Amino acid sequence: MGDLLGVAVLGAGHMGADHIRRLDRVVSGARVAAVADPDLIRAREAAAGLTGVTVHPDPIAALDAPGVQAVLIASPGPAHEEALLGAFTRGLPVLCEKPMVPDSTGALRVMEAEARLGRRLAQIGFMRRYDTEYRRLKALLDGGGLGRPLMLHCTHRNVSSPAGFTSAMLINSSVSHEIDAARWLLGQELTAVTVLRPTPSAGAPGDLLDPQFVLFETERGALVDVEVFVNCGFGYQVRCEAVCEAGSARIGDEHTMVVTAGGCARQEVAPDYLVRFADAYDREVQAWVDATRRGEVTGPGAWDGYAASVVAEAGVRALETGARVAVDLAPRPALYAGGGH
Ligand SMILES: NC(=O)C1=CN([C@@H]2O[C@H](COP(=O)(O)OP(=O)(O)OC[C@H]3O[C@@H](n4cnc5c(N)ncnc54)[C@H](O)[C@@H]3O)[C@@H](O)[C@H]2O)C=CC1
Ligand SMILES: O=C1[C@@H](O)[C@H](O)[C@@H](O)[C@H](O)[C@H]1O
Repeated sequence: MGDLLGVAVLGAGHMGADHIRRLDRVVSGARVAAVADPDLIRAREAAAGLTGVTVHPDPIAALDAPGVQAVLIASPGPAHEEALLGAFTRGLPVLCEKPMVPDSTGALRVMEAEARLGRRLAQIGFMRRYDTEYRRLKALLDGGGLGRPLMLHCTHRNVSSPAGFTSAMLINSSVSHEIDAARWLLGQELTAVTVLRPTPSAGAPGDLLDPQFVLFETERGALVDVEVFVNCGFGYQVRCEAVCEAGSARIGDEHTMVVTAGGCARQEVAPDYLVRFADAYDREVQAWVDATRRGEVTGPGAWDGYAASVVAEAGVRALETGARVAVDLAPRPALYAGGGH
């Protein structure tokens, strides 16, 4: 046990429980040392069967628990800032689920706190960067064979949204993945956003504005459109097509099995992100554990988390006002210089 990276997992809901299972059974080099959730029953259930783990209702107490050397934050977005700052104060490396911090002012505080430390401790859970299809698309675009990317057409559909999901969350929770993926794939910052919406689907609960059509502009003149539809009812679908000067490439149609029977072919569609991105989460957490053990951060960091929050906040304002909203990023601190997007 002594050689394994001891991880405190904060939040034992859908993602936290899945990451606990992953740390325990899938990735190598780490173990769960502490679990925190104000819902102690949930925390105990998630930690059941693990040895050498302590369970806490208070997330900050978990950071000080015996054997904790790193933190995985899987609590709701509004709880992330306190947990990130608590980890930084203790010098603990962190993998924080997206969004890093939902509001841009809090995200700036977190990025500036890390910049003041002078060393990177945080990785943000933008797992699409670890998905095989996204990585192939990134390599193709970086290779330049298709020429300059002109547009990305993205689709992000969920079967249904969880209770409490708001119209703003279509952008700052769901589309936050496309925001990061677009910045990473294109190697450019997003500079403006416009949001249009059709008459909401009859399947949208309450007054949820679902679906939405989000259009981003980038610093070198590319366009990124995202159809986000979180109560589509028929499957989890994430697609991205890059249209370049000399060709196009699309991902998101694979990851499936085609069953032919009775004179017709049926293609399976993943039910949710835990299935569609299972491999990506595994690779993400393994890469984080490996880098943490080497004393490095190699994945998307606090600058990426901050940029995503600023762009998402502009998107929420665009949704609320119907206007095109410019993205206003603070200067990039030297700690993140040359770190790409
Ligand atoms: N990367 C991805 O694809 C996904 C990421 N997420 C992100 O993961 C995080 C958690 O989402 P879910 O697991 O879906 O939510 P959830 O609602 O299933 O679980 C959240 C858990 O955190 C607990 N909690 C509340 N306040 C807390 C605090 N201060 N400290 C510790 N625990 C606290 C709750 O009691 C609950 O058990 C969010 O940031 C969400 O955006 C969620 C789904 C997919
Ligand atoms: O991060 C995620 C959720 O929080 C979000 O609500 C879903 O729309 C995304 O598909 C999922 O990946």
